[in-house]
Amino acid sequence: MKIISVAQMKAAECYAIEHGISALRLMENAGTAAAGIIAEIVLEAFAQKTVCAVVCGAGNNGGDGFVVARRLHEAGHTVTVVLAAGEPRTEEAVAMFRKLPKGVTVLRYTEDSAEYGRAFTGSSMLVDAVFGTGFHGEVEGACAELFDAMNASGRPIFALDMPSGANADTGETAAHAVCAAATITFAAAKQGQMKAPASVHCGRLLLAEIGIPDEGLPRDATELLDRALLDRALPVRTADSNKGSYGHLLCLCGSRRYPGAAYMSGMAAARCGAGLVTVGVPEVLWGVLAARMSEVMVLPLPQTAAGGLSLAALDEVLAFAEKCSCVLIGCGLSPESETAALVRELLLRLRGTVVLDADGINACAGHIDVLRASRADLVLTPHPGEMGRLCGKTAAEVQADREGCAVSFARENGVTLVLKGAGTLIAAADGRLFQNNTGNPGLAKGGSGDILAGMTSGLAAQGIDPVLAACAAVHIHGLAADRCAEKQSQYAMLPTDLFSEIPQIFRDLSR
Ligand SMILES: NC(=O)C1=CN([C@@H]2O[C@H](COP(=O)(O)OP(=O)(O)OC[C@H]3O[C@@H](n4cnc5c(N)ncnc54)[C@H](O)[C@@H]3O)[C@@H](O)[C@H]2O)[C@H](O)CC1
Ligand SMILES: [K+]
Repeated sequence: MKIISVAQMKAAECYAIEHGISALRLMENAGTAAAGIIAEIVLEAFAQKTVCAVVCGAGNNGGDGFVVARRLHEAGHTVTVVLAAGEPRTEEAVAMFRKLPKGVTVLRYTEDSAEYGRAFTGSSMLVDAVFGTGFHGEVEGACAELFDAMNASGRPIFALDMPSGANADTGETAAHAVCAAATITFAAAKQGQMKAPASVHCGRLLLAEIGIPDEGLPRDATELLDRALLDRALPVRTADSNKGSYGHLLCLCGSRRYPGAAYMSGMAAARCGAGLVTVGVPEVLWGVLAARMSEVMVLPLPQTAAGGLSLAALDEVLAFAEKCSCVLIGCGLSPESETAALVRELLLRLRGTVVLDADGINACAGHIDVLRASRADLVLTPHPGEMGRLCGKTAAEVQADREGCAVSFARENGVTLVLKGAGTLIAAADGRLFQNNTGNPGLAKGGSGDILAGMTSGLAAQGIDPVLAACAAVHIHGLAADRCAEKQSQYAMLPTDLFSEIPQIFRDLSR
């Protein structure tokens, strides 16, 4: 799904209306789609009809809420509407309010909080339809009290379009802002939903199409990684396929100081379906890794005195790479100048897809000409510090303009650039920009990057377009991390714990 601003959303609404889809129809579509999503989740969770309270504002978000209330009532649920900000004000909201069935109870906010408090605690779930994209500033008075009661009710809250009290452009949240279990956003994700704290208040972000034509949305908008993109990226494994159908990845990773990087990147690639994976490592690591990995093959290579890959490995690597569909360079390589020289020489000589991570990226700092001269299809996966070293900025400067740094670097150097961090960005050389909203601070540990690089390479080795391979890897990496955080906490989870979550994610994708 695309990520757009409030102004772009308004323009899209105008486009739809100019093309014969009325604002009332858009509201009907929004409320009906949202009710369908809620009913599906609720039935799965409660396996029965439920009681729900729909808290409505006076604007069009409230109008959506009236449609949701009607649709849930028609589906057999017991529905109460709470008017949080007095009578509906907009033409569409008034129209939808008048269409509320008699069976829907309407509570007008009064000083008597006991009445609507009972509506909340007597419900299985709540719908937040007070403020959407029209919110700005602070939450005061009745809304502050209502939102506090909603948040304190312990009931799951489904927010329509935005959690009320969160700014749809900036991602700022006012005090008392609603904390939703899920946010059903209309037509496209909103920029504010990608930024903390609003991204946290949103909970799970779900998209509801409301009938706005694609051409009504900005063509060059950033795309949010989602299930639909994974379905696009991941090939179905046909019955007559064999391991040769899924490529051969060579991982040039690891050094005496960092043997685990070779293990983590190699195993991550294998877990993502690559047909064959070989880790090319300094020969000192051969025994350690051969003992630790069965599926992943180990190619011992000439090493430096310090236990890193030596320039003497160049010809052997080039020969081996001839039969590979992707080469990953960098995880745990160590910053030795001889190893860095080997990396640059390989970038000038290799063809096909090459994923560059960690010390592979650092080897290019001050040698951007090598990236530009390379005839490989390059995917770089820097964290902000490595990105800063690449483009002569501090990590703080990179963080201050993540999109600008990623898009300009990818375009100027003709590479795919994965800028890691909260809301990882994937910038393609042709200007496309993707953003991820899975993952959590539990990933802030050594090894997480090795696994992401291995996943990216493992998917690219299967012939998946490198941009889509990077998008899929980033999204799945984050989904696995979210499962680990749920089970083991962000403190205790380890990067290698992701290996036990990745299979379930692929199973859910029924690949
Ligand atoms: N754009 C579309 O294609 C569609 C949008 N729909 C829904 O409409 C809302 C946006 O509706 P809008 O009337 O512009 O504003 P809200 O309903 O979000 O807010 C209501 C009202 O609240 C006032 N307000 C703003 N800030 C505050 C504050 N801090 N305190 C008190 N009151 C505040 C302001 O006057 C707003 O007008 C969008 O999110 C969708 O849910 C359509 O229904 C579907 C198509
Ligand atoms: K809302």
